[in-house]
Amino acid sequence: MAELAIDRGFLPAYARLDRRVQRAVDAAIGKFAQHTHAGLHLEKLAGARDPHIRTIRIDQFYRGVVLALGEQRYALLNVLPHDDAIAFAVSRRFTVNQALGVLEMRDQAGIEEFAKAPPQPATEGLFDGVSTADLVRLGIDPDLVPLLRLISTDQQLESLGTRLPETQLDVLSGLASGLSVEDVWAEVADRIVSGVDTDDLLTAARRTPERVAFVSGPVELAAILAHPFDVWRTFLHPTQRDIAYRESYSGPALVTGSAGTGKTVTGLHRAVFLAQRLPDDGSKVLLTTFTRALADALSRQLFRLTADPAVRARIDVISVDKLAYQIAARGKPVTIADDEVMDRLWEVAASSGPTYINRAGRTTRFSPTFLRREWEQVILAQRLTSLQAYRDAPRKGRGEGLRAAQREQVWVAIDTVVRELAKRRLRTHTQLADEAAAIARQSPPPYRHVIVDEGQDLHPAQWRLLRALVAPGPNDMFLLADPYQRIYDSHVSLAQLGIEVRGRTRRLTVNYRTTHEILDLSVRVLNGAGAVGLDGETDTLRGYRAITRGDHPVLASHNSRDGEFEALIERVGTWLEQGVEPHAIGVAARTGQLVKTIGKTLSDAYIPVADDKRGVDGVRVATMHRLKGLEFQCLAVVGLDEAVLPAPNAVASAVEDPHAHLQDLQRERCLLFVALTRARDVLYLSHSGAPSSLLPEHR
Ligand SMILES: Nc1ncnc2c1ncn2[C@@H]1O[C@H](COP(=O)(O)OP(=O)(O)OP(=O)(O)O)[C@@H](O)[C@H]1O
Repeated sequence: MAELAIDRGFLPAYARLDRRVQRAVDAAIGKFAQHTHAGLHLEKLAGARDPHIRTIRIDQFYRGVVLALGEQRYALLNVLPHDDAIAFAVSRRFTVNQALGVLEMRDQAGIEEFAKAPPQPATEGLFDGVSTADLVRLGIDPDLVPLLRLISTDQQLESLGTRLPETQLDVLSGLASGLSVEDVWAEVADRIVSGVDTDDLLTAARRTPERVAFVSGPVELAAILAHPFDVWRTFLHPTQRDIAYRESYSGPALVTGSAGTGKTVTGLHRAVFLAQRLPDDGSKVLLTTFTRALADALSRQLFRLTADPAVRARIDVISVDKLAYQIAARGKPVTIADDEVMDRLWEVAASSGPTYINRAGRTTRFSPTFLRREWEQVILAQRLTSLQAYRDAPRKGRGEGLRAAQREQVWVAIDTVVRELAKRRLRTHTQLADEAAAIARQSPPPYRHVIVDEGQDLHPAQWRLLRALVAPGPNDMFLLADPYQRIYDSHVSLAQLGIEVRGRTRRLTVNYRTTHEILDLSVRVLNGAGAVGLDGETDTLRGYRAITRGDHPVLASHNSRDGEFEALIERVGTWLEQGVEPHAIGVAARTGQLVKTIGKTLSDAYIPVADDKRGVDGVRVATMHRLKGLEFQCLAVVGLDEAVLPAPNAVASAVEDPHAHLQDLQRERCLLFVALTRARDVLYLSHSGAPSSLLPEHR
């Protein structure tokens, strides 16, 4: 097959076509493959901004747009109805970035139009702090600089940005979002090329895997076209590619990046890359994540990324809890204590437990939540098995100190719960992970590589288990985590668990999921607070940015829950009428009780609601916790009332423990952040009565 290239923009265009036109496109591509493109009437266009652009006939109505790269190589750019194809073809111009040597597409006609009615000069330009020399050093085309000097708002950049080459827009949005020239330089420095030949499109195309994919055979081509919506399979951001396809990391590597930056995508590519290199001797990659639902989602994505059964067979995709269960149970059934049972046990322990005098001078008891967290975050986290060990143990991150006598009382209260669990032959997932880790340490490590997604919420016992499953060495562990999405209570220092990532941490900053407007609101929920990462360093959201624009999120205020739910039914109904698939719609609320009521309310209104247990497809209604890791085209987050969020029972009293209080509030903020960043295109928020204090001032 003649070598053919596919431009990133071709896939969504192909995806939009009906099957009949797709078949005609396949046939046209087939002719290319047989070296018969002469017969396809590659047409040059009068008035084209780029002499290398051609169009080809697909059928009576459609034309393909093609770029002649040189040396008889062609890249498929777009396929559109005839007039649109011509308009597209004459307006675009391909250039080679003078700093990075990559192939870039600009909407030249659009830029000319923008230049005809440029923004009025303002007192402060968006790029005043960046010299022309620096802009050019970062790969901005010199002819664009005068226009950029007129830009003073994000909106103006957005308006011009859609017409600019993507790489350059990436640099400019990084600068506009607060990154310094040096920060942006650090992001692009590895890719700077010397001696760029700006006339050589073919070499430039080969340097641009994020936008041009060369396919050498019909199988590869068919595999790409089979999933045209999944652009991430073929086209990675250069940073994602660099991270996922690095030959070797000398030890555990940590990839951070906030919501939607492609951590999962990067982890999937890494899993396939590593699995492809494993010998056929039973060596395996473990790809694990927080919950079963997320592991199922990973499996589905992995399935789309590689069709090779041998590669798939070398990757085990399994949730951490299930993994722990399999190892610890060793084939015998183990009963896990569910939340209801545990809540009851902690309540009993707290109500009959020790009293103490709090800061306000009142006699009080340790709350069920306090005891549970003390058990999980101090005792299980450090594997403390005696009162003596607990008495001497540090209680990092646990707020108020405990005197020795109090520790003894707390230990006794917790011990009643542990004994009761043992008596009833019940165990928690964390206990199971601890047992599994102990077992795993005694056996030869079963995996060659371990990849962990959603790592921010794993408990130290789970990390100990994962550490024991792979021998320390190059490429042993590849970890993906976002400290801003930590919604459970684990505070982990990887180094203390024998997982040393220093010198091997990378950060992703471009959000591919969410629009600029949704991201802006979501980030404001975090209120500027920093978050400490798994490596013990304070993470930053600097440079975190979205690449698409959309409508502003809607915040609807209601006086009553009934009114709020009526509006929700109408909103979801409208999305369905607009053709959004039910499974692409999510509805989230803070509490299980609200979720139950919403599910029933929507069902009563004849809206299909997903039910995994019964295998029913539909709109997903779930708690904010359950939405972790998922995404929806349209998302409603409702019940955002003052009395519901932050959840009163999830936040320690400020009087009793100010440190825990602040920590709990931050966790609730992160929870709302996780929920809001699940939205791809449309976000709808509502509350009844007074709004939640966590909602930022609505702009
Ligand atoms: N290079 C890419 N090209 C196109 N789409 C991408 C790319 N990388 C990621 N995406 C898309 O962006 C969305 C977010 O990606 P992903 O789920 O991997 O991010 P994440 O960092 O794991 O998110 P979160 O932490 O919020 O769960 C997905 O829809 C994914 O397909």
